[in-house]
Amino acid sequence: MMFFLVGYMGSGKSVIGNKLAEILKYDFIDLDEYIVQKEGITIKKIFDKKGEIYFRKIENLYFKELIGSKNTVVSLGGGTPCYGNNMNLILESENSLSIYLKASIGTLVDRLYEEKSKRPLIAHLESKSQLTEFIGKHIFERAPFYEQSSLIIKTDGLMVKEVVDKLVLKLF
Ligand SMILES: Nc1ncnc2c1ncn2[C@@H]1O[C@H](COP(=O)(O)OP(=O)(O)O)[C@@H](O)[C@H]1O
Ligand SMILES: O=C(O)C1=C[C@@H](OP(=O)(O)O)[C@@H](O)[C@H](O)C1
Ligand SMILES: [Mg+2]
Repeated sequence: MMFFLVGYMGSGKSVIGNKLAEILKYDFIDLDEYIVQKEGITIKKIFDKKGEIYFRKIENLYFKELIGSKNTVVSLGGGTPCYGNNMNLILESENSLSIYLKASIGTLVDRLYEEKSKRPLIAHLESKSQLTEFIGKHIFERAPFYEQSSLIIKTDGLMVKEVVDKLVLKLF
């Protein structure tokens, strides 16, 4: 079985995916970390040196390498389901479940403000109000992809452990 964690930057895909894998005794792969390992360069540097289109191309290639793995939790990047045919590949892949970690714009801004420098798409935004405006527009474009997921978990007001518990309860 494979679980794909989907959602906007800051929704908790990386941290929740890791914990879910631990509980299930599954392998854990964070697609961004996988890309960094394979390319030997940070995500920020890939964007800076090669641009977003190049990133989307390799993101799609590495994502396809992971499909079909056994007993694995994969935390995707926030943009992964929104480019190419990635979301369809998840939905069509056998023995797989997509999980959308949903959070309000306010929650995402609070979680991302301190760590936006790691994320090239938002690193340049200076104030919380700029971040709020950007995320509002961006989520409007992306939500139709995220919403196709098999399971939707609302994470507002929940601590990491509470999100994991809620997810495990929904799964079993
Ligand atoms: N439910 C939560 N409550 C509080 N902080 C959270 C929660 N989920 C994630 N975080 C924090 O938000 C930040 C972004 O989480 P991360 O897992 O990297 O998100 P993503 O991979 O979706 O971008 C991290 O600092 C993480 O610890
Ligand atoms: O939303 C996006 O397009 C991106 C999200 C990031 O992953 P996280 O969602 O784990 O931050 C990373 O893949 C890259 O910076 C682009
Ligand atoms: Mg992540």
